[in-house]
Amino acid sequence: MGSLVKEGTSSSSMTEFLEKCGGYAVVDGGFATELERHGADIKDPLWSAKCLITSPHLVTKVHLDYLESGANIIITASYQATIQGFVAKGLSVGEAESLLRRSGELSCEAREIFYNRCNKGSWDFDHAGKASRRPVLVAASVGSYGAYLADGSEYSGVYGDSVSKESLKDFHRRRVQILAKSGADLIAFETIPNKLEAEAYVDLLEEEGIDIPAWFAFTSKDGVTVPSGESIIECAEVADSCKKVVAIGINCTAPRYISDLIISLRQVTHKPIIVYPNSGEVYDGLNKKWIKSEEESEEDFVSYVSRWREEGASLFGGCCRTTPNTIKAIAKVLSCESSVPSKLKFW
Ligand code: MET
Ligand SMILES: [Zn+2]
Repeated sequence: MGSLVKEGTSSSSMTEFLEKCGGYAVVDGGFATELERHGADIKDPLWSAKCLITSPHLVTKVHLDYLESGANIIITASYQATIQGFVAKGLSVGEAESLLRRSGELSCEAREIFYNRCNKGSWDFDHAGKASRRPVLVAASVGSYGAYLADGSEYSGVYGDSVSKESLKDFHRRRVQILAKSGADLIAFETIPNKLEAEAYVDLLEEEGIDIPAWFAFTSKDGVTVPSGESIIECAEVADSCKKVVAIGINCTAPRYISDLIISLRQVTHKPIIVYPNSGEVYDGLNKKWIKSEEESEEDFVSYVSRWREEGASLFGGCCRTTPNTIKAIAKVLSCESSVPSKLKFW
């Protein structure tokens, strides 16, 4: 059921998908942190991508858990999977490329398993009781250059003067080309911490003839700017300028900042808006630990969803430290809401 239009993509392909889903879509939740909850040791420069080598069965399990929880979009295990990172571990370039491909295949296989189970959860019922198979897309994750550095710089956005747009393009090029052919329906550029990296991605999408669409998800620590200090508005303008970008939004950001960010995004784009915040805990990159926030709990997170929808977002999920329970709760809030007319469903 991979069905986003290829070649000459415009945001209408995402709009059509959203229509099929009933006006909004549920994205999965934290992936790496969920692997960890199942016992995987990912304190490693490859982070979740380590499981592509050591425990692919766990990757499949987490995908299935999110599908069973109501997700319409599952994101691959490739966030920190890079050719450079695998080669640093002693793998050959060929092996690294196979692992990237494998991340897409594992997600597609999980979708097939989910459909073949033919259980109640894989069917949606409309108001007249008519059943249809739940639409599910696979999004191939591309984490930022800062994520590859594994020093927390995806949360600082500062790469230093030696990193240029061209060097970022060179860093991501082959990986993006491979992921685009891995069976995934679209590419998820995630946790983008600065404008330069967004510009590099736009160039790659346009110059390399990437034939699946993409979403751009930025991160923020204050509800106004991305970590580099550039405004979310100027970053979103970069994403909006690219035809192949079918949704723009925010991930791995504290829930309390999301409303303001949606309002800013709406000023510069009519494309669908995607939000998948983290649990509100803060990552200590040095000690590779999440620090609990006094201010936010899972209940708060879910209670925000209706507001985000009213403000104009139409794809909702979770990032680090959210779980299948969070996604179940999001799916429930949205399905209850869609049984009463809302003034704004999607753009
Ligand atoms: C640091 S953000 C990580 C995003 C990735 N999709 C994950 O959930 O693991
Ligand atoms: Zn995250």
